[in-house]
Amino acid sequence: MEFQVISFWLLVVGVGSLILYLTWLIPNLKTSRPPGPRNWPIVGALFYLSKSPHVAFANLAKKFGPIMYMRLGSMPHLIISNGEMAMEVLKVHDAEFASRPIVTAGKYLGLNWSTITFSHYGDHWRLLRKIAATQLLSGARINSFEPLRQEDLGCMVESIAKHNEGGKLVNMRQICHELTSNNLCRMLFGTRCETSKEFIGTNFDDFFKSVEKMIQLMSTFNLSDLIPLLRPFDLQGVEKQMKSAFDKMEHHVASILKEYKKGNKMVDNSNVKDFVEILLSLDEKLDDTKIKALIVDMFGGADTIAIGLEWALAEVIHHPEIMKRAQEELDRIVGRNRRVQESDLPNLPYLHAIIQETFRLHPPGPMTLGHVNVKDAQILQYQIPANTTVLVNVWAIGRDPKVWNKPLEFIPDRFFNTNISLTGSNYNLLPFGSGRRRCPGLELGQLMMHYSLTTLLQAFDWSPQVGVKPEDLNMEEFYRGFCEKADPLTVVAKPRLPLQFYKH
Ligand code: HEM
Repeated sequence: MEFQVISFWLLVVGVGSLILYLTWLIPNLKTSRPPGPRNWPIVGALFYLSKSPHVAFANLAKKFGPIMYMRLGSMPHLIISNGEMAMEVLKVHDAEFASRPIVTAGKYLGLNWSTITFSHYGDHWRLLRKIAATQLLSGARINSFEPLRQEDLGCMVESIAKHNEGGKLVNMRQICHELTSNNLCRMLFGTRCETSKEFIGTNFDDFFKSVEKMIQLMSTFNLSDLIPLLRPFDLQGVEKQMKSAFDKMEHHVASILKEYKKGNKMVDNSNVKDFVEILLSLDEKLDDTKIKALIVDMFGGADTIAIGLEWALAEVIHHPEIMKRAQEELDRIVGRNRRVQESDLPNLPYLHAIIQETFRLHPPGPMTLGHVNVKDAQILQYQIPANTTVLVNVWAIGRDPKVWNKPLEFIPDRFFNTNISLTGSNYNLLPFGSGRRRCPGLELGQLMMHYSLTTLLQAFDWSPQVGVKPEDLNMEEFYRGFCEKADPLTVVAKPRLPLQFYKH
């Protein structure tokens, strides 16, 4: 009898323990962290990163899968490497992950976290995004700048033709940067960078260099942001460089605003209203901080477009058969007796496919900017603690062999006559991101790339410098915040239109 009682209680304790264990285990299994590499004390998984973090993350994802959790320094990170998981973060959990991490760049390039790019998800961000979308980057506004784009492209064609007359190679990296900087400068301040000095005594070259430097620094993995204990030491000197670039940039923006307020608009022949005029004339009065923040946000796009354009042209030169087909399309639709115009672009689908394929293989920003959740979140079965920085590896997603046939080859035909778009609705192609934090300059960026490449291919036959075969053109990339072509595209351009098209 006594034995039976003891057995009964042993059974109760045993079953009870099992139930307790299972009730603890199952939720913990269900809500565990995503897989990832080993996190070492203090440095976390920093050891696994290389000079090209997007490549290192893509390699780690082969082992740990498309959603990885790791600490970089002491900061929790979630790395997303396929379209399905990108949809989870950027669509299903978009609002939860719509904030930005607090990083040193936010203080400087983000003007104390007041630009759209760096501000936290909230009313300030909403207001600036709304102004950008409705006042600065709306379809109607972008169209109003068409004559300026046409003129700038005319100047570019003339300058390339002059190189050719002198038998010189053309440095297309420099030309692309000049084109996009001048163009954005005109939209913002109504004048090309190089002609503006005499109007306001500000040196735009210097201004652009400081913005470019800031953007480059912004994408550096800054140890002080990842291991806050190191912040006072600024071991890489990132903060020092940011501060110096910020001081220059702030000085220029402040002097431009001062002149505008005195009524000294930077005179241009056009009567198109520029961004600063628009911002100063809004019913909803904006303080100087907001105006400066929007100016900086709008400038940020110049670099990305120039990098994308250089890649697109490099790929076309690397594949002469693609150049031939694009030029045949142009000759058929536009002919050689007039210059291509923006209204022609919808009738040039092969050229559009080249742009899409360029963005798939060479997204200028290989990863989205960091997204952060302010509260704990759950993605599928995984528990993600508050303040985790999410990076979506756009570069790896565009090369996913499960989605893209021959992913490393440049094949515009995969987009020809399809309705795949770059707007962020297809999670396997995200060069502009997706969801609330998607790039607001998407339409302008695409348009400038499409129009510029089309103009370049209509006006010139392109080839590598003498002695280099097209197939031997160096197509390696180099990461410096953006994914650039490793060496500047230096090439030969031979005019293919009647002479009058090269005089602007
Ligand atoms: C080829 C051209 C461009 C590419 C590839 C590009 C790409 C991107 C990407 C990947 C993001 C981050 C999205 C995210 O964090 O999820 C972004 C954000 C942003 N882009 Fe662009 N961009 C381009 C052109 C432009 C232009 C022309 C402008 C402005 C005139 C611009 C303004 C911005 C701003 C303000 C943000 C921050 C959005 C926010 O945080 O809410 N971009 N861009």
